[in-house]
Amino acid sequence: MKLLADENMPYVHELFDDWAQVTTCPGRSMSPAQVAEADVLLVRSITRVDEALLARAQGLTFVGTATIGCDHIDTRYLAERQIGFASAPGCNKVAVGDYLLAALLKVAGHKGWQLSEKRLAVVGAGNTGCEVAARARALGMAVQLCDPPRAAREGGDFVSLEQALTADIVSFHVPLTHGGDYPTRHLLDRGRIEGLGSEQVLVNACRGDVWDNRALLDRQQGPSPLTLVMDVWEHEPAVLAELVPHTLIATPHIAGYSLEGKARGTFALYQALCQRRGRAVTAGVEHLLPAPPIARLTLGQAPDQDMFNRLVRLVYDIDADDRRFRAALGQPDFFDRLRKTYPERRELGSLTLEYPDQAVLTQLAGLGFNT
Ligand SMILES: NC(=O)C1=CN([C@@H]2O[C@H](COP(=O)(O)OP(=O)(O)OC[C@H]3O[C@@H](n4cnc5c(N)ncnc54)[C@H](O)[C@@H]3O)[C@@H](O)[C@H]2O)C=CC1
Ligand SMILES: O=C(O)C(=O)[C@H](O)COP(=O)(O)O
Repeated sequence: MKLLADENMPYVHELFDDWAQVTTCPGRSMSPAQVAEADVLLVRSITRVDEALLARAQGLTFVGTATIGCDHIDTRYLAERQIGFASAPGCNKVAVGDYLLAALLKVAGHKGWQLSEKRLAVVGAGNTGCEVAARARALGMAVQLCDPPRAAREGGDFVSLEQALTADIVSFHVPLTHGGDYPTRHLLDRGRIEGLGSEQVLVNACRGDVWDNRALLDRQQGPSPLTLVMDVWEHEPAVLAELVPHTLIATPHIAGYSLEGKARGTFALYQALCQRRGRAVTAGVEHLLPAPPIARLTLGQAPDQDMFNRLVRLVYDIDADDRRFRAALGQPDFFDRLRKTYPERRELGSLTLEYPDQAVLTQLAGLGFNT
């Protein structure tokens, strides 16, 4: 079995070398010629998988993406060709939760807010959105969920997008879709951007095209700019550079980039391919993860918001990601280079916290730490 994989897919050799001939290459420039001989193709979000890429790959039987989002895959074309397909739902939702928690604490410091007095609206209440909602509730925030598809299916306690857009902080966690009943491209369009209040905070850690970046720049250049946290950008990797100075946090699509999250992504594809080939799942990835740099800490006092911030930064320093982004902005290939050379990042759950009070431990567990 000839397996071609994106070079930024950890543990692909460990999981596949004993039953496949594994080759890796850069995902952005993957070509029809490279794919032509493959039986199995494993990609990340930067490879557009469609007829143009696969037409010559006549032996191809399976495509996997080690990501949650699937907007880069022409699934209809795969189905027509009867090529098997798998993605990795939820693989990096914990990392997105860590990113949002770090971002919320940064916003709080910047604005002098006590988050327990603020309201967060989550637009898109799936795997990542619900993870984010859980972290915010653990901070004592009031949380509202906006998810029209779920509301239509389940009823229940969902708010409309217009209601969500009145929250102190609005965080977007929808898939990128262009059609259907609930399209998300430019869900935050010029009209909605103009309707927001200047005290509001917007977070995008899903897909760049969900916000109209040009309209956002116009708003930021006007008299009442918003506070922006942007991990994803319209037209990646070609970021609208003028927008960056108008953001509080700017990062290169790395919200989901924990080592654990990437490992889960590769493992999900291994499981899917095993199932398809009738092969037993014999390998794992947990034991391949290195020991975390700080594994255990005992707290000397019950933590407040400031202490949460310090604890989160011990594991994940969002400011460092932001600094690297601003320093590299404008250099050739800066966006892909930052992603390719992204430092090893562990999840908050890699740190065990000790404290002699169960209520405090429950809150810390809600924030994502191990207790
Ligand atoms: N920045 C990053 O590194 C990462 C980005 N992502 C992106 O985040 C997206 C969401 O991920 P998950 O939460 O795991 O997906 P999911 O499929 O579990 O949840 C998405 C939710 O959005 C809802 N939704 C769809 N259209 C909507 C609309 N018009 N308005 C409001 N809600 C709508 C769906 O009903 C669903 O509940 C992915 O599709 C991917 O594009 C995911 C992981 C990492
Ligand atoms: O899972 C997703 O969806 C994501 O957005 C990934 O975190 C993106 O990572 P790459 O596939 O672009 O490396």
